[in-house]
Amino acid sequence: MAREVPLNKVRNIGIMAHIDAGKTTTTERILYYTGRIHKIGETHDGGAQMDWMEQEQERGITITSAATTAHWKGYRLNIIDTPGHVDFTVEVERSLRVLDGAVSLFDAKSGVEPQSETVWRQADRYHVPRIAHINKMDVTGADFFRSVKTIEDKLHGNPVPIQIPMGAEESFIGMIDLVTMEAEIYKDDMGTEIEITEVPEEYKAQAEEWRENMIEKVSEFDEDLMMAYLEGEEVTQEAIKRAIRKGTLDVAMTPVTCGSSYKNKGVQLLLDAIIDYLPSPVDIPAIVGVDPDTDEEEDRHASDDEPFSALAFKIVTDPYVGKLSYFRVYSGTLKAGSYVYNSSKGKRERVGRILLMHANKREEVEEIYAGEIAAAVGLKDTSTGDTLCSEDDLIILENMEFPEPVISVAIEPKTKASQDKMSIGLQKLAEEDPTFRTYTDEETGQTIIAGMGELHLDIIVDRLLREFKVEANIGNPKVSYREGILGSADGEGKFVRQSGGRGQYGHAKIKVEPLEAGKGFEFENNIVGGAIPKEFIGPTQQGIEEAMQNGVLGGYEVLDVKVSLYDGSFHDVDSSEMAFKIAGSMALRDALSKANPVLLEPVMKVEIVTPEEYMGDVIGDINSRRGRMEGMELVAGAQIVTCYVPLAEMFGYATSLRSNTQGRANYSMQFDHYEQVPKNVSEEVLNGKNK
Ligand SMILES: Nc1nc2c(ncn2[C@@H]2O[C@H](COP(=O)(O)OP(=O)(O)OP(=O)(O)O)[C@@H](O)[C@H]2O)c(=O)[nH]1
Repeated sequence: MAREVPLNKVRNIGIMAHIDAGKTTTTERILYYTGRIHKIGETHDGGAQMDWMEQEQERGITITSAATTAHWKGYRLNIIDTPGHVDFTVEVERSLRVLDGAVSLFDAKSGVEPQSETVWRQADRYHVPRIAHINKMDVTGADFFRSVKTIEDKLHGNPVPIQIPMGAEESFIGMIDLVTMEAEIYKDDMGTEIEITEVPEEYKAQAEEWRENMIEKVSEFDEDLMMAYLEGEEVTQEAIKRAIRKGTLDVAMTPVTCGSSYKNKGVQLLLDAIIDYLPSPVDIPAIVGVDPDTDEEEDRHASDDEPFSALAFKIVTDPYVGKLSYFRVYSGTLKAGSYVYNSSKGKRERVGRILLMHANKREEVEEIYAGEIAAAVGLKDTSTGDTLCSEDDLIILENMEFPEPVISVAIEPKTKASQDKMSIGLQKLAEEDPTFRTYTDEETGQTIIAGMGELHLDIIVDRLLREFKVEANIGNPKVSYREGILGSADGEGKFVRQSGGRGQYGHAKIKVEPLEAGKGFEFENNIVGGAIPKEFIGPTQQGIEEAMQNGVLGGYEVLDVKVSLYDGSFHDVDSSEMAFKIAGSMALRDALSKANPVLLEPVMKVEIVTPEEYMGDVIGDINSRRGRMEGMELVAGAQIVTCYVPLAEMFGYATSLRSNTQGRANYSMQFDHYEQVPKNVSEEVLNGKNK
């Protein structure tokens, strides 16, 4: 079977937006106009197609990055849904990894809001070409030009309007395409009928001015256009489009469009802009990886003729087909029913069926090609972030990084009988979501779930009920503490049992040293002259690593420590792997307790937006929560306060902020780093735990 759509006519795009900018509505309209769904469902009555998980509909927020395939004018669009809530930044990051371009949605009333900056900056970091779409042109207070200005001022972007609106608020009737100089006028409020006309007289001067602005700005990206413009010659539409495309792909400018998705206005022109200006897989740089056999760097280009390589970016448990693995093909092709190699896990896997997920149906395909996004059924061992490749030509693509969970809570099923069902459900959810963990607390025997924030865990508990039919109670959320050391120290572990028969003998001496924050764990074997025989080094290291999970202060995982094994002894008959494992873990505990161990806590980066008059109270509150100010910025009459606050002090913050500011401020937070807990607080935490 040959490929249906040429590679240069594929667009893998995401729609990125701050909550409530209209992402769901816009996505839905796109699916409607691309002919894949036939009835327009409104998000506010819960009928939207992309929000297919029930609790998303109830909460009205979009969490999953399900990919949906649609077609427009002979092009294939794969739309990767990206969430707007900060608790899910990892979801945003993982979708940014696999998409080639994005539509950034803004609310015409407010333009750039503090929280939309996070998403924009992430896209900058990944060098993602974007179109900015100013939505909600019909709402009271909508102002296109002010919104464009906020992209310039707050995001330091280079927005270039390629359309201007006609009217605003309730008199918003359509837009003028500055490239073609045609007006799209909607004849009725709900945009069912369009008329394409010349630019109406009253907009002529304004349209000319903005067309001039556009040509001046984009001529920088195309020499011929620049010449024609400077010489005062006629500039062609093709030349303008070519220049906009070049500037957009270089991430040197952002074309700006507008509309009202809710009123069905501007969506078709947005779709045109997506195919005209956003990249196809061949426009993006080759993806880099390493050959696991040689450790040498290799790259793969978007071509059906290169060896197969793909990245699994989302695992979903589907009630009908079981485990679905969404993947992006970077190079080569893959047939349903064939084998692939999961190079991240070192396992061979059989791909059962390959599905293209449309908004309202699944299409089974025999083969999938370079540059495409699809879902596979049948991959057993593949998890999020894994590379899939040809068995004959191995590669591991740059892996995604996932933050450690910072908050945990004990969970128990309402009925004892559902304990097993709960465990299975949690296990499946953890497989889908690399930032979610579940484990058993060794001291209390309780099941613990850990994640990125309270909302994240709430959603897990909801899904447990809906998808696995397990009702569960949860305790109070707890901070995930860690332990570290401030100094270096030596430690010794000797495990000897010699009383009749065959005994046990293991003996290890180690040194521990603190590592820079974020470095994790390093192990060095410095044994010379066989003080510990080779075959017992591995078990000793294993014992040390296991003991790292269980610090000496409160049993928390130990971070950022380097361990060197330098001496020990053995017994010809009695030494065993088991004995060395125990000796290793005894040595680690001994060394840690002498190395000035400290408790570490997660510290969040918090951004608060408040009217100026409440600044004093807001800052006072942050100070009382052991917060540290980073900066303040006055933007459009509001203060944006950036600070670092320990997560432990952030419980109940929403309520406190509301009462301090009469509900006029809002905030967002994100995990930033682990930091040493002050002595007095540390004692409280440890006493609390040991009670
Ligand atoms: N007046 C008007 N309302 C709109 C427009 N687009 C979306 N809305 C409304 O704004 C609200 C939020 O829209 P959604 O599409 O759910 O926004 P979202 O960005 O997906 O929101 P989250 O999923 O919560 O991040 C809904 O009530 C929509 O009906 C628009 O162009 N004009």
